[in-house]
Amino acid sequence: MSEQSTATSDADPILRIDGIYTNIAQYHILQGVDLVVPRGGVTMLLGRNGVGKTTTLRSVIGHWRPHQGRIIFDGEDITSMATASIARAGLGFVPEDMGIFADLTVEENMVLAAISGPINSARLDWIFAAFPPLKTFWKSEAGNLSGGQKQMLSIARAMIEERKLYLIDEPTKGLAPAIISTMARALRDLKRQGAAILMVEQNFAVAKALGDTANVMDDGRVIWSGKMAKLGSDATLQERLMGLSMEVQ
Ligand SMILES: Nc1ncnc2c1ncn2[C@@H]1O[C@H](COP(=O)(O)OP(=O)(O)OP(=O)(O)O)[C@@H](O)[C@H]1O
Repeated sequence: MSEQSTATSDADPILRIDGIYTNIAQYHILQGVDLVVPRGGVTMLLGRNGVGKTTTLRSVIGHWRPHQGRIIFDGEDITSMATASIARAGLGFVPEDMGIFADLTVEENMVLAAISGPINSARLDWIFAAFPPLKTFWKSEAGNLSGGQKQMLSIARAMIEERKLYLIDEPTKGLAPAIISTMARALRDLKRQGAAILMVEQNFAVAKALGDTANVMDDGRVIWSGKMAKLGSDATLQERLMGLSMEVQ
């Protein structure tokens, strides 16, 4: 049952997902996902493992095709658009598997990510300030970076050009607390610049610290939308919506 609050109602959202159904092989993974991402701020996509969060992001970016429903990005219907065109329309994506090129240097990874032209040096300076190891290892092969440094590169690739919306899938997964703090600082910085972010996050402390609005999925659909602060402060609601797998802190 849906418990829509007014927190996510937005007359002109950057992203609106209307009732999408996505199958993977014979499996009905998304079963009517409705989701609104306001312009600016961090929208969290939460829920137990396997409920369809990654599939939702991958449906938006065109990796999976919904067979029903619509995805409207910045006023344009992108439901059937090619992934490259969606990216050019202003959507950055940080996949769960990071999507970096291990055989290429950090520099080459960044150059390839800048799809509209040469890298903007002021933006690169900002990225180096947020993620200093990327400057240190600029000429090194990405495959030789540590797990945390690879995640920094993955996020930096999405941030290298200004996007209207960033989709970020579990950026803190498997990272040490110090690296998680670095990630959180960089994402907070991005948010302060006015970016809109839709983020899947299993670390509830990070979700609480960064999220403005929250959407909780279960069984292929969004079952609750509202203020992250409300969800973060209501342990009974967390338990009911997400059980114990969120490692509620
Ligand atoms: N390529 C695939 N082939 C078959 N089934 C898949 C594939 N990708 C995802 N699934 C299934 O779809 C369901 C939803 O997966 P999805 O990754 O979207 O969930 P999630 O909410 O992001 O969970 P997690 O936190 O574990 O990544 C799961 O049951 C998963 O096993």
